[in-house]
Amino acid sequence: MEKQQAQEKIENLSKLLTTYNYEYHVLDKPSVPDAEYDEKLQELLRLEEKFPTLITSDSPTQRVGGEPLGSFQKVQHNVSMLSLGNAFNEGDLRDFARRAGDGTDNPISYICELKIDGLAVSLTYQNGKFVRGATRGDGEVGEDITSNLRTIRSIPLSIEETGTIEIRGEAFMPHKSFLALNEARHANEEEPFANPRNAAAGSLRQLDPRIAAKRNLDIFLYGVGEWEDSQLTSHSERLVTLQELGFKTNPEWKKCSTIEEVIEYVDYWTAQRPHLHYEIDGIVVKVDDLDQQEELGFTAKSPRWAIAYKFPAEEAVT
Ligand SMILES: NC(=O)c1cnc(N)c2cc(Br)sc12
Repeated sequence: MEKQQAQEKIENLSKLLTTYNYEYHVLDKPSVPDAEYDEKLQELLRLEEKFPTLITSDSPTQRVGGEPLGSFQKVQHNVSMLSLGNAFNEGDLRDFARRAGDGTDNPISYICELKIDGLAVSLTYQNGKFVRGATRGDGEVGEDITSNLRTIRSIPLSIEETGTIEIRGEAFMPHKSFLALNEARHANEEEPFANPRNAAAGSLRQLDPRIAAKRNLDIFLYGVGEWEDSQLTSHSERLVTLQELGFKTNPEWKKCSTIEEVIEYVDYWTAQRPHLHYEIDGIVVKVDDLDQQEELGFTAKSPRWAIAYKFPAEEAVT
């Protein structure tokens, strides 16, 4: 096969497999059986082996890197990865809404989202390519875990967006992956992980990406750090745009016009929490309008325009 023909075939296979991967891992709606995905992936691997100069960084074959790292590089976050103030009851939520209302003349809409119990991470894309992934760290400096994050199939290796976009989300281990991992650790007489958050954090802190690749991690994206020339004016628009770009966003978010509606959402998900296939440890409530967020600003530690309602600690099962 000529190199030109191989290039075309590789591009077509790469595009097809990227679509299949998106349908399976982001939409949870595969359009082809696993066997067809595997067959096309083997075909791409054979072509890339014959024409290695045609391999691109966003090829579906490039998810699991080569050698383990010696250590993780430090990463400076250009926009701090914030931590949220906590609310523990309805009164705290009402106090939050009152303070926010005192800080702006316009009516406030809130966005409620499930607070995923995982590891906060930052993803950077330059001219559409996934170039760096980092942990939150202390909010200012995190660790470069790009090679481990590349193994999370729901993270796109390329997107249709020019310039630099840095977005935030929570990497997590679904219940099914957590149970399977602890069963395997038990069989190997290894210490089980105490909970999915520790398992996710432990997996992403592995220096060998081949280990992270086996942990069946997932991610929900929910925020923006840097986004050159973004014209978006609300958090809800950002969530919709992240989804349109091919990112996995949590579908349970809701726009609320009053704190009563926020409290209803909290009550609903307090009851529904056991039916989710991933851990949540609360509800995040944000002011939707970005100008109002800027007007409200920050306290020394956290934004005045967001709060994390924390579920009461679960009774230890005796
Ligand atoms: N949707 C969200 O904003 C969200 C979800 N899950 C989380 N663990 C966190 C943490 C911060 Br800080 S924000 C946030």
